[in-house]
Amino acid sequence: MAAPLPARSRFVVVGGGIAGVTCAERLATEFPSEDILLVTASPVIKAVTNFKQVSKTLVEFDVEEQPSTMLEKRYPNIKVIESGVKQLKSQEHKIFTEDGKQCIYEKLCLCAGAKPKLIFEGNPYVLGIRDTDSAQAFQNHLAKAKRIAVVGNGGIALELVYEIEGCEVIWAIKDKAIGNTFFDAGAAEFLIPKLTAEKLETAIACKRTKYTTEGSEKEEGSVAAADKLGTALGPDWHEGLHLKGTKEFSHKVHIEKLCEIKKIYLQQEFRQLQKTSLSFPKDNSDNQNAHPDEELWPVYMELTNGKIYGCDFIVSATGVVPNVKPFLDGNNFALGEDGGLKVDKHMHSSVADIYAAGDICTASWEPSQVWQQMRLWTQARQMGWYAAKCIVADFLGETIDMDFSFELFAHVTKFFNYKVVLLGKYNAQGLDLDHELMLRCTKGQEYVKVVMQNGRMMGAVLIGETDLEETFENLILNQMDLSAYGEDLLNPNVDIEDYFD
Ligand SMILES: Cc1cc2nc3c(=O)[nH]c(=O)nc-3n(C[C@H](O)[C@H](O)[C@H](O)COP(=O)(O)OP(=O)(O)OC[C@H]3O[C@@H](n4cnc5c(N)ncnc54)[C@H](O)[C@@H]3O)c2cc1C
Ligand SMILES: NC(=O)C1=CN([C@@H]2O[C@H](COP(=O)(O)OP(=O)(O)OC[C@H]3O[C@@H](n4cnc5c(N)ncnc54)[C@H](O)[C@@H]3O)[C@@H](O)[C@H]2O)C=CC1
Repeated sequence: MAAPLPARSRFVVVGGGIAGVTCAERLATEFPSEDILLVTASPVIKAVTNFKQVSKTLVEFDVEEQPSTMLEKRYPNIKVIESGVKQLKSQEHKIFTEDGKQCIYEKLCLCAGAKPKLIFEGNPYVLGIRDTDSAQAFQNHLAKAKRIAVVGNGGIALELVYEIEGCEVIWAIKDKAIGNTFFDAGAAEFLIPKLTAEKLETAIACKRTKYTTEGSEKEEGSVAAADKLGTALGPDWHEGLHLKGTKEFSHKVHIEKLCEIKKIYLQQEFRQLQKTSLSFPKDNSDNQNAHPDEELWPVYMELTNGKIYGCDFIVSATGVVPNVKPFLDGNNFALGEDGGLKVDKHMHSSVADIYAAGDICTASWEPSQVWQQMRLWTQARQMGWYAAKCIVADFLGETIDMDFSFELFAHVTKFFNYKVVLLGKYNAQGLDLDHELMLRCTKGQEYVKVVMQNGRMMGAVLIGETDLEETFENLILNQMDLSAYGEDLLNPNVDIEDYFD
C-alpha cells in the first residue's frame, strides 16, 4: 500500500525524473538523519547508474526506470509518495497532492520536468513522445501504419526518422537543413546519406539506457496519448521498441524543407473539400514530379508550401514546455521566455525556499561564455545534484561556488548511429559575426567542426570516432590563443595532443 503523505517534511522534492531523484539522493546523503520526501506523479522513478566522468565535463551514465521501492532501499531516509502535486501555497510553505493531502516543507525543490509542446494539440491524430506510455502508444500505432508524418527538427525527429523502418515518413522541417537544434547545414549534409542507406546492425561503443516497456498495452482508436505526467525518456529510448510499420523496406524518408503544417484535415473533411493530396515522392529533389495520391488516409496535412500529404498519423516532435502549471496559482514565480521557472546561480527560484532543477527551470544566471541551457538528461542530473548542494549550503548558512559542470556545455549522444559530441558554442550560438569555422570531413567516417573567435576555440561538433573531445574540451576551457597553429589544428597528420597536453 502506498505510504501516506506526512504532515511536514523539512526537505521535499517534487518529480521522480533524473533531476528530482538526483537531488533527493544527494540530500539523503548529506542529511542521513533527516527524511527526504520525494513526491512524484509517475509510478516509476529514473535512476542514474554506472556514472562515469569521462573527462572534466563529459559524463556517461545509464538511465534506469525503477520502482520507487528500489530508491527507498538504497536510501532508507528517502520516502517516495506516488501522487501528483496539484497546488502550492508558497506563503504557507505547503504543497497539496491530488488525493487531497497536504505537507508543510522548509525547503522545496521542484523537478516536475516538461511535456511535449504539441502542434494542433487535441487533434486525435497528432501524437507526442515523452515517456514510456507515449512511446509504447507510438509503437502500437506505427505497427499498423504505412505512412506517417514527422514534424520538428530536433532530437526526437532526428532519432525517429533514422529508426523507423517499413513505413514511409514525410518529414516536415521549418529549416533548410536537418537537425537544426544540434547541427549546421554541413553536418546535416554529412548525415543525410545515412537516411537513404540500408541500416546495418553494427555494435556501437556507446552507453545505452536500460529501457523497459512492460505491461503497457494502450487503447485503440485515435492516436493521441493521454495527458499523463510521466518521466521523460532518455537516450536510446527506442532501443526497447520495435519501430516498424507494415511494409518490408528499411528507410523511406522524404524531407519537406522550409515549411510548417498549415492545416490538418480528417478524411471526411478532406473528401468533402475535394482537395488533392500527393503520393510519396520518388526522390528528395525539389523539382520531383509529384503525383496525386490515389489512396485514402485517416488524416491529411496541408503544408505552408501548398503541398498536401495523407498519412496514418502525425508525430509532433516540436520541443517541450516546462510543467509549471500546478505551481503558479497564487505564487509569484518569475518565468523565463520558454515558460520555465527562473532560477539564479544557486538554483533558487524567485520564491523563498523554493529551488528548481531540470527541464522545469530556466537558467537565469550570467552563464559562462561557453555554456548554454538545453533540456537534456545530462543537465537534469547536474542541476539536481547542484540544487541539492545549494539547499544544503543554504540550510547550513554556508556559501557555495557555481558548480564546475556549468563552465562548459558538453553533450555526448548518438545520431544516425554516429557518436556525436557537442562542446561549448558548438553552433556559434550568440557569438558575434567575427567568428570563424574550421572543418574536417571524411565522408561516411567523421565530421569535425570547430568554432573559433579571436584565435580562441569557442565550440566544436565532433561526429564519428574522432577521439578529439578531451583535447578540444581543454582548449575551450583554457581559452588559449591558437592563432599560431592555423589550419594545423584540424590536420589529421598532426597530433595536436602533443601540442597541448
Ligand atoms: C523521446 C526523448 C528522448 C530523449 N533523448 C535524450 C537524449 O538522448 N539525451 C539527453 O540528454 N536527453 C534526452 N531527452 C531529454 C531528457 O530526457 C530530459 O531532459 C530529462 O529527462 C529531464 O529530466 P527531469 O527530471 O527534469 O524531468 P522528467 O524526466 O520529465 O521528470 C519529471 C518528473 O516529475 C513528475 N511530475 C510532473 N508533474 C508533477 C506534479 N505536478 N507532481 C508530482 N510529480 C510531477 C513526473 O511524473 C516525472 O517523474 C529525451 C527526451 C525525450 C522525450
Ligand atoms: N540525443 C539527444 O540528445 C536527444 C535529446 N532530446 C531532447 O528531448 C527534448 C524534446 O525533443 P524535441 O521535441 O525533438 O525538441 P527540440 O527542442 O530538440 O526540437 C524541437 C524542434 O521543433 C521545431 N519546431 C518548433 N515548433 C514548430 C512548429 N510549430 N512547426 C514545426 N517545427 C517546429 C524546432 O524548430 C526544433 O527543430 C529536447 O529537450 C531535446 O533536446 C530528444 C531526443 C534526443
